[in-house]
Amino acid sequence: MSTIEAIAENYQTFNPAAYLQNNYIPPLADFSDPDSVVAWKLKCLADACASGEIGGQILVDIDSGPTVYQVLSAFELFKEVILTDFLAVNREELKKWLHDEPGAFDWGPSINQVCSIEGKGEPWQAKQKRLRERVSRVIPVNVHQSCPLGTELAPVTVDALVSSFCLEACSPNYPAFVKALGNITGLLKPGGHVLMIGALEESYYMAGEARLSAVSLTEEMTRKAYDVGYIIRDFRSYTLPESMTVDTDDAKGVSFVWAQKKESD
Ligand SMILES: Nc1ncnc2c1ncn2[C@@H]1O[C@@H](CSCCNC[C@@H]2Cc3ccc([N+](=O)[O-])cc3CN2)[C@@H](O)[C@H]1O
Repeated sequence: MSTIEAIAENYQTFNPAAYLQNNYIPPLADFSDPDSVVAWKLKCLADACASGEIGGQILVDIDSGPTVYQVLSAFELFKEVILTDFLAVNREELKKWLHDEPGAFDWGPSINQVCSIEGKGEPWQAKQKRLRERVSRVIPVNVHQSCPLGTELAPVTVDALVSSFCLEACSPNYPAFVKALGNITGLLKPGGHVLMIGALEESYYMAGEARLSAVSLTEEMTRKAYDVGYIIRDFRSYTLPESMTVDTDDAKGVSFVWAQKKESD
């Protein structure tokens, strides 16, 4: 079995509920703490989206996992939002939230935080309703395929991609990480934008019984992956303070990249 196949096999025990509890409730998502890492991620995304340079017809979130926080600013700028994940359990978790079904994760605190950052004074429930209406599809994705979405969108290319904690969490090594970035880049129009959040120096993380390996990336390795085909518009990094370290992963920090696909090489 190839390493990519072995990773896919290991993901069969991924537990979305455990993953959400590990990463999207306090302390990591404690918005009363100005050092909260989730607040930092939301601010990075909101700042890029406030530039006025990102927008268009279709936004694809590459490997949403069971989370929607990553599109809370970007979705406003597109007519259609497509969420994706490799695992059916995560796609089902997303649909549960989209349909406001019992047991769905409460993204209210994160949505409220984004409303505060964006400063438009609207109730978070209004933004939540708009996001639920803007998502057109929740579909499978495999970043190790040359066409990560299969024929779902082909030959249409999209205006922007968001991706959060995906590529490093499912690539066996750095070359595979770079190749996966190349695969998703094929979905993007020239001049299109990528907003990507990644773990820094993480070698594993837990999601219930599942212990998943990650390719450990430094800031330099993360930047270098965009050398071919992109202009980096913004790069930020966050070092996890003691108060934010958890026993469900060994990440040392988080990176944020806003990159724009070159019009032509
Ligand atoms: N072949 C594949 N193609 C696409 N996606 C695939 C594939 N295989 C698995 N997947 C997909 O990959 C998975 C990604 S889940 C995200 C894992 N991220 C690790 C975790 C997250 C986290 C969160 C918050 C903070 N923080 O400090 O605030 C730190 C960290 C660091 N650790 C899962 O969605 C699976 O479905």
